[in-house]
Amino acid sequence: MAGPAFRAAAVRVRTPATSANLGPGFDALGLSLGLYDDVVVRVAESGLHIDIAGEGADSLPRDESHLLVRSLRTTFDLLGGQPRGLEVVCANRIPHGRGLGSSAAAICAGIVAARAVTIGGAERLDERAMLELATEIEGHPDNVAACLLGGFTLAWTDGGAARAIRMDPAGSIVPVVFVPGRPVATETARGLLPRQVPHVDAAANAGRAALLVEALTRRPELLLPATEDRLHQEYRAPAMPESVALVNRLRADGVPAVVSGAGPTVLALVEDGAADKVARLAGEGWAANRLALDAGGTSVLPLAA
Ligand SMILES: Nc1ncnc2c1ncn2[C@@H]1O[C@H](COP(=O)(O)OP(=O)(O)O)[C@@H](O)[C@H]1O
Ligand SMILES: N[C@@H](CCOP(=O)(O)O)C(=O)O
Repeated sequence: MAGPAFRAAAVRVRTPATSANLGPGFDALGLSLGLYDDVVVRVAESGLHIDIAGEGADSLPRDESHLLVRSLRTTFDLLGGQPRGLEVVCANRIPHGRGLGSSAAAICAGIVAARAVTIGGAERLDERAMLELATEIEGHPDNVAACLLGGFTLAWTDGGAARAIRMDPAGSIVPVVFVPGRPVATETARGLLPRQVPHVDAAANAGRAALLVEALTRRPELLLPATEDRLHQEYRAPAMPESVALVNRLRADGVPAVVSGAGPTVLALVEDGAADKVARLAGEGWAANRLALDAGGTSVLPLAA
């Protein structure tokens, strides 16, 4: 049987950073942020050419082991076959190993780009299938759900298959991130988690995660209690003591702060107007970056945009 046909034109994909967990929603909740990687993918006559600017330009591989290329390859296989050659041009802005979903962004960009350059790709791989595939590659569904769908997402796994719903966060919420210079690999941070947790802690997180859905969408005044976590942040403190100390310090001052994803970035969810105050409270040594909320998730854009 003949393989799929491919578009001759290049495809440009924009993919957002994401913050997973948001305190109590371990491996479930995700928020899409207005900080983006861009990739242009073009089917070529032969070979694989990768060009990288920005984050990872000095360290990422330029071969088949590149995460975005692995994601492209897996998706092409699923769509019926590989193109003869590929050109991939990456403009990376999401920092790596900081808990802002750079790996999810690379994976989602690869899936969406492969689907877009394959003629008939969109009919053969729907949104649900993309989420399942992205989760399979990433290992957990929270970042990839927010990265694909944008907004505020709640992901779960049903009989082994990832599912997610998307909600709109309240427009008054401003994400402020404090990004440490040193990375911590998600794999390392996951390795610090215990296999079992006290029932009382699991019960506390269930209540707070439910409250967080209401707080983040409609009642931001509840964000402080709604972002309390007992299941992962303190266990990860040995790998990121300064970040967990900052979270605890900001929370003691009434700021809803959490470890972003697997860390070490700290995320504060403040109401418009309080962003400057949070930057001051964090104090010396911490640079505050105010981000926008992202609504659109991973998107195919016109080439010139
Ligand atoms: N744009 C990218 N292109 C290729 N690989 C990437 C890209 N972004 C992230 N990665 C890979 O993912 C790793 C970071 O993943 P991870 O430890 O899960 O941290 P993060 O919290 O940033 O997702 C990087 O070290 C790199 O191997
Ligand atoms: N739920 C995951 C989230 C990892 O997010 P990342 O941005 O650090 O990759 C976890 O907490 O391990």
